[in-house]
Amino acid sequence: MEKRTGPEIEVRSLTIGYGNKVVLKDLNFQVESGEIFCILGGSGCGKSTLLKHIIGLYAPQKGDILIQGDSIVQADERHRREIMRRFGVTYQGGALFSSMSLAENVALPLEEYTQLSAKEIARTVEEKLRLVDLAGFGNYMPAELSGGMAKRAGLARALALNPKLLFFDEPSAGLDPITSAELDRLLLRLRDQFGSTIVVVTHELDSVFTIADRVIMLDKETKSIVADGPPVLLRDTSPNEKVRAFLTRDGLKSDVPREPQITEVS
Ligand SMILES: Nc1ncnc2c1ncn2[C@@H]1O[C@H](COP(=O)(O)OP(=O)(O)OP(=O)(O)O)[C@@H](O)[C@H]1O
Repeated sequence: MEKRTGPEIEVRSLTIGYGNKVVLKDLNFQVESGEIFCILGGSGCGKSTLLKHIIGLYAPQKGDILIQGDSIVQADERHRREIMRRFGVTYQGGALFSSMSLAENVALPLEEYTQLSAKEIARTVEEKLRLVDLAGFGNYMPAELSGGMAKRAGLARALALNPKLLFFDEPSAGLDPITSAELDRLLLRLRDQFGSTIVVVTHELDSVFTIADRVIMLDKETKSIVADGPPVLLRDTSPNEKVRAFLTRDGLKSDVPREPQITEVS
């Protein structure tokens, strides 16, 4: 494949919302290849809304989003699907199909999008399950998994087509600190071993300071990005008091509700 330079994601003058309601306006940022990029901000500021637009689920009110140089906004339906196939998405709770085994869940994108034989699919499924430390669990049903295992299984499915770009919605939500730290290590391994670019929406500051190369912080009041940079640098030197407060425990207590425990898999 020809080598491409330039950012993995480029967001240009982006305004998004629902109907006439504007949630975020005139956003501009880039995600560089091989970085872990976290989207932060208080409850209801639009983190999930932004993620859903970047992955092509919603059309923006204004502006453009380029994925590996191609506009997912301007693309016709066929091209949009082709762009969507280049990345993996892991949702809260893993979002596994409950009537299918883990192996069947991970095999799904391979059956849908590739011409691989059943044997090759089985081999790939095994490889992906091993990658997320779930070797030997292929025959388990989602209901038999813990929250952390379900998220790792969701990640295995997102990795099935070997995407260079991964999106992760709230990886740590509902996980105990040890399980959450294991997931962080897994994301770092994906970045370091495979050069994956990973975009994470998260509330968990511990995780942010462990994994993020760069963050943006969204603000509900101004509907804009109030910080863009490495998290430690922003915490220590941002001229915006709100940003510094958010990136310390004080900000967390007042602004962000704790997520409820997720134990079931949908
Ligand atoms: N489908 C929808 N239709 C209309 N408004 C919506 C919809 N989804 C979200 N919103 C609104 O958009 C705003 C941003 O919501 P969003 O879920 O993106 O925020 P968030 O930062 O991800 O929040 P949280 O951290 O609580 O998950 C909120 O005011 C929310 O009520």
